[in-house]
Amino acid sequence: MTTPLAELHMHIEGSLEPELILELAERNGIELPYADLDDLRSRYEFTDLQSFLDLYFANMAVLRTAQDFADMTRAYFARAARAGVAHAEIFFNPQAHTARGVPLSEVLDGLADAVSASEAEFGVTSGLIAGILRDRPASEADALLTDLLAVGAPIIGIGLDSAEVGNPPSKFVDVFARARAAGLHVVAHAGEEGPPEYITEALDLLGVERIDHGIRCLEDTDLVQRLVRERIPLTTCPLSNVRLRVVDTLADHPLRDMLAAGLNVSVNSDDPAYFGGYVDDAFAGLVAAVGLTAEEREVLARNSIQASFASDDRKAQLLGG
Ligand SMILES: Nc1ncnc2[nH]cnc12
Ligand SMILES: [Zn+2]
Repeated sequence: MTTPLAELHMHIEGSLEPELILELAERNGIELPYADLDDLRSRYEFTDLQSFLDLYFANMAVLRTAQDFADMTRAYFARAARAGVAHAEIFFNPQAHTARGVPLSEVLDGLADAVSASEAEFGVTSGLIAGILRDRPASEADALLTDLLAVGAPIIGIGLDSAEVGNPPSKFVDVFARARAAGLHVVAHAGEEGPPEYITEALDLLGVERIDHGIRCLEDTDLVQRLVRERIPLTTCPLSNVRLRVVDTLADHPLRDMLAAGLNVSVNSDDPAYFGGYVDDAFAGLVAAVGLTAEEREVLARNSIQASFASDDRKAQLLGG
């Protein structure tokens, strides 16, 4: 019996497939700077995180109404369910939408509509995590959290993402403290392109419960020992690491070494529409490239469920206990 997966690290705007981008552009009467689908697809070559973020934010222009957000999210759930995902914790970037004039209520209503029905429609339990854009001022993050709390946003936590280098976790101490005090879960991207010190800062200054990516922890043996000792979950994204050139190829990805070192890793898709696939594609790639075994897949699946913010009952159900 294979254990189902929890997907803990995916950005819903990164699940916007090229076909849906064009469909939503048509529906909303938006002119895109692409001649056709092939032209759009030809842009999916990235040299680093920023080159991806430029396209990721540009394509969000097609998201205008609650219906757009709901359609995008339902498409993800349908595909994730086929990938073996039974629980999903989904990042979204409120600032990327409000900055374009899309009301926060449209974003939240659309996402909440899909999330509230995900178990009944797709058998996938789910929750939303508001991702703070770390390259924007801390004051903007503070204002966002105030707004989210004021409207009783249907979120389970906050995260920290976007351009990492030069935007350390220390910039966001206050907003994370307020989120924790409000009973929200807290996670942060750290050690993707940024140095191992950012992982330590995220743990010590922000009090995060999981580290998103965290792959650069391998450059610091003391940090690896700490992460193992404290069983800190690292939500790794192998296909993303290859496409954003954090590692050269999937065969070079240190996932198996991380597992062997006793790190609490899981496999996630990050931005599946941009990085060549969903979580089942990532596992298939790892089997082909590094010979990931069925036993290792099982450990990764169990890690993902244990590291999730699902209820204890749901975790027990998914773990087959
Ligand atoms: N891989 C990634 N790193 C940082 N921010 C992101 N936003 C979407 N994908 C991201
Ligand atoms: Zn991410």
